[in-house]
Amino acid sequence: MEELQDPERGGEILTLEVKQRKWWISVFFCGFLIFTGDSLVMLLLNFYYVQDKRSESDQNRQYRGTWTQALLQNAAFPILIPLFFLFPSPKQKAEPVSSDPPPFLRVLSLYVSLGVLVSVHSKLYALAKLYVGWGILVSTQLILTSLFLAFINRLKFNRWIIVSITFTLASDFFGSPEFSGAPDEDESYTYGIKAWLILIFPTLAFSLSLSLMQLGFEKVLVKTKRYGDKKVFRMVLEMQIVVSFIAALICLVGLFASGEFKELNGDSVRFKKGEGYYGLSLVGLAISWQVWAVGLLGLVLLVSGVFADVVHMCASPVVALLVVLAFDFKDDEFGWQRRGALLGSVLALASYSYSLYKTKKKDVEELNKRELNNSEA
Ligand SMILES: Nc1nc2[nH]cnc2c(=O)[nH]1
Repeated sequence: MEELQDPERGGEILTLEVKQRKWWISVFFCGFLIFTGDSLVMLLLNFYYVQDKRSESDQNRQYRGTWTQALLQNAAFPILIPLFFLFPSPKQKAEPVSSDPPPFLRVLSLYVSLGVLVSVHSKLYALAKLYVGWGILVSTQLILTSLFLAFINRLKFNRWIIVSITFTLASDFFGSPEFSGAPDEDESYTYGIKAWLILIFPTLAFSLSLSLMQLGFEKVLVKTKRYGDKKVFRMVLEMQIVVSFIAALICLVGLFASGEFKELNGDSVRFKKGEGYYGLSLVGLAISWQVWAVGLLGLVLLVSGVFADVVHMCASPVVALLVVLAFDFKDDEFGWQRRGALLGSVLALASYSYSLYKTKKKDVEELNKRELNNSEA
């Protein structure tokens, strides 16, 4: 009641509440981008591998094409450039803090390290997905992300976040979608030491990149004060454009150095629906990856790398359902395990959201208390 008697105090609380409402809308929007990107990528990948007649090829060829996939994951960054200029840029603070090394070098080394990490996880992700063990190992990615965020970013975990992580792990394990690119099983390929390294490295690189992105937003980009001293959405677009550019360059070098570029012509000719659809599926994949990445980076900026990974992994049962509806794969159905996984995803997201709700509510209560103390003093 009291805040109504003091218009200035009521105004501050109102401003905080409006800010928080905008924040929730942004979080929902980024989550939606991740779900959309994850779904489109998996639908188009399945389409690509079915049309590519992989299962009719010899085993060696079934494991090829991964530089192309890695390049696609990063190549469509130019579509974000107009958006970058559309987003408002808050005023630069007059005098950037003097730091050693200079801000430009720090930003550059951040983007180069992220570009390298992203190219590594894109290439190895494309390869690891072809191995039988990936379905088992991908869940551990969230554990690694949590460890990196806890030790490097000092993220605090409460019981709701831990419950959310547990549900996410179960949901991803039981709800993963069918992937038509998986080659015919060959134990020498799938269970050797090389296979395990191929499975472990992309999860390590992906988790580490989430941690480094969060660190980059908080400790590098905000501190350069190019966008005032706040976290703004323009940072997401800037980071995504520059990091994707560097990662795409590395993947392009990989594509040529490995000789894989020579296979592109054969791939397009072999495509069952013809070269037009081949081109369209590649363009669609490249754009879908950018949609996914903007959502992911957005959640890293707004909440944390762990939340971004939780949302990404919670999309699995939804993607599995869409794949069941869109394709007629043998033995692929939305049975009780996947229904349970879908429920697990809902509970995981609800649990993390409740933790965020409590934090935001505490911020309002603290402001209320502070203002009350000030007015009594
Ligand atoms: N390692 C890894 N790379 C990815 N690229 C896109 N999604 C993923 C993922 O879940 N793990």
